Amino acid sequence: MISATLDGMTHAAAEQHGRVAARADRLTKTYGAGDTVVHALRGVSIGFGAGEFTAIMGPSGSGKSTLMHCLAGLDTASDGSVRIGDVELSGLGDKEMTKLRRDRIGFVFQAFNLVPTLTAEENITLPQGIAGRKVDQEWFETVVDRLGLRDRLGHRPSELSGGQQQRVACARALVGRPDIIFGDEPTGNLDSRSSGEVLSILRAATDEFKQTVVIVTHDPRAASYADRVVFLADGQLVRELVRPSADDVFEVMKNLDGAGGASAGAQ
Ligand SMILES: Nc1ncnc2c1ncn2[C@@H]1O[C@H](COP(=O)(O)OP(=O)(O)OP(=O)(O)O)[C@@H](O)[C@H]1O
Repeated sequence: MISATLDGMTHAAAEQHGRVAARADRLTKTYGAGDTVVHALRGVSIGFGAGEFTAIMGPSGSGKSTLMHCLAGLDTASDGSVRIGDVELSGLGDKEMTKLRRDRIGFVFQAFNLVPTLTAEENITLPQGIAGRKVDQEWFETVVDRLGLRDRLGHRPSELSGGQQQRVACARALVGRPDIIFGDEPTGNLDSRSSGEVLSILRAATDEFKQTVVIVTHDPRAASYADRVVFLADGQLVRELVRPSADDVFEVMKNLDGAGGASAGAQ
């Protein structure tokens, strides 16, 4: 385990890659107002180095999903800023934001979000079709083989196991070659074998395909695949571990659980 600054990417990643794929500065997110106000994020500053795999952890309600959604342009900040590469998100209109998400960001969600009437292959290539882009066939073949989906391409989601559906969702995220892949509990619905497969693929996305991966997870074993694990509590970054074991992660989580989630009420 190596320690690192809370504010930036790991020193190793910075040296290796030297580029920041995404960055939040003094990011604040407040929901509601008055008696029902919730401070979901309270001034979070963090950078994600290009080619780095980061896991975001923390107790329920600590702000993990909110942070990921703001980083991915799926939610807007109340204050502070978010950049994807060198693009500041708050300066973008709806169309530009849609284009940026489409061109540079991939998503893998717990609920898979596959279209039930389409085959695995059609699901994988759907975003490219919507964007009016030609699928890079060679890259498609590489991704399909790497994910072990070759003999499942003609199946619909209902004909696939949960792990296979999640691999299809990963293929869909990889095939457009986004700079950065966000996963919101990407292994939340999977057994340990399928989880391992999906995490290995996300690991390969950074190691082999030089993409940046950021996941939210509750699972210390899943987090141990990451280069870096950052911990949120009460809307703030409180700890960071570099290349930790699952046991290291578990110890930190044990201490944070019970620390509470985002605080409700005026402050
Ligand atoms: N749309 C919303 N309106 C009001 N409050 C919200 C909204 N979305 C999230 N919150 C609140 O913001 C806080 C942070 O929520 P968030 O979903 O980011 O936490 P989390 O760490 O991802 O939790 P979990 O691990 O349970 O998924 C919580 O108190 C939540 O109730």
